[in-house]
Amino acid sequence: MDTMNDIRPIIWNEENKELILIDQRKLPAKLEYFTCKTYKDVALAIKDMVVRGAPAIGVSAAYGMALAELENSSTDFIKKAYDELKLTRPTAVNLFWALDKCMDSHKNGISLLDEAKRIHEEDVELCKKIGKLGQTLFEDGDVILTHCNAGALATSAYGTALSVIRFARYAGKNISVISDETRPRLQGAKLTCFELNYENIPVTAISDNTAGFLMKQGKVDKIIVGADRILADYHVFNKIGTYSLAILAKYHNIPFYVAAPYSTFDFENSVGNIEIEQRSDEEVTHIDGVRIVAEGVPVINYAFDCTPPELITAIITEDKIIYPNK
Ligand SMILES: CSC[C@@H](O)[C@@H](O)C(=O)COP(=O)(O)O
Repeated sequence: MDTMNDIRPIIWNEENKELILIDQRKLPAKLEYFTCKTYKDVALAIKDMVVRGAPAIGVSAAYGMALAELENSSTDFIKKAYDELKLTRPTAVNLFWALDKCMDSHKNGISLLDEAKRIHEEDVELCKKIGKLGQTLFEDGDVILTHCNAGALATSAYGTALSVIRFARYAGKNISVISDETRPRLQGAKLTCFELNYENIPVTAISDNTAGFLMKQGKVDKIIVGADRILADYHVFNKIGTYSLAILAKYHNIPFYVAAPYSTFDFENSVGNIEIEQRSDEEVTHIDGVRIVAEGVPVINYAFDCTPPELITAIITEDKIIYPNK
C-alpha cells in the first residue's frame, strides 16, 4: 500500500543551490514554479502564500535559513534571516519549530542545508506514517469531508488529512471526499480539488455553507482536517471555518478527526496567547481580483480559528491516535 505520491511542492535544486516551489497562488489554472535564490525570496513566498500549509511553511523556512547560510555564514546574518522569516506568518507553529531547529544547528556548527534536507525528508516520512495509522479509522465506502488543503501541497508529500485519505485508498477502501471551498482564499476549491482529482480520488466540491445540510441528510460519514498548531490541552488552531465544522459534526454525531505531525504541537503556549493571523480585506472583498463587496464596507478576515478538545474525536499523529475526551 506504499504508493508513491508525486505531488512535491518543495524541491531543492542542488546544482543551482536554489529552492523551487510550486506557485500555489496560480493553481489550478497554471502549474508554475517560483524560484527562491535568497532567504528574502523564501520570506516573500511564505508571506504571499506561494507556499502555504503548516508543514510546508516550516520546511520552506528551513531552506530559507540554508540559503542565508550559503549567502553569508556569520551568526549576525543568520540571526537576521531568522528574525525576518519569523515575521512571515504568525499562527502555524511549524514555522517557529523549524527556525529554532536551524538556529540550534547553526550554533552547533551543523550545516543548515543538511538540516533543511533532514527536516524535508522527515516531513515526508511523518506524513506517510500519519496516513498509514489514520487510515485504520476509515471504512470502505466512507464519504469524508475536509476543509482547506491539508494535502501534499501543504506538506512535503502526501499531506496530513489527505494522507489519511490517500492511504485508505491505497488499502483498497472505496473512499470519496467532499471538499469545502474554504473562503476566503479557496484552498479547498483550488488546491484540494486539484490534488485529489489529479490522483483520481473522487472529490466533490461544495460551498462552505452546504456542509451542515449534507450532514443533516446523512451524506457525511467522517470529517478530517489538518492543523496549524495543537496545544498541550488539545486545542486545535486550523483554517477559519474548522470550528464551525466541528460544532456541526458534534450536533450531527459525526466523528471529527485532526491529523498532524509532532512539529505542529506547541507545549509552551496556552489558548490566550496565540496570535491568530488577520489578512488583508481584499481576500474577502474580492474574488480573483473582482470586487464582490461594496466599497467602504468594513471587513473581518481571520485566517484561523481555534477548536476546543471537547469537539474533537481524535488527533492522528505519526505514532499514535490521541482521544482528547477519553
Ligand atoms: C497540513 S496543512 C494544515 C494546515 O496548515 C491547513 O489546514 C491550513 O489551515 C492551511 O492554511 P493556509 O492559510 O493555507 O496556510
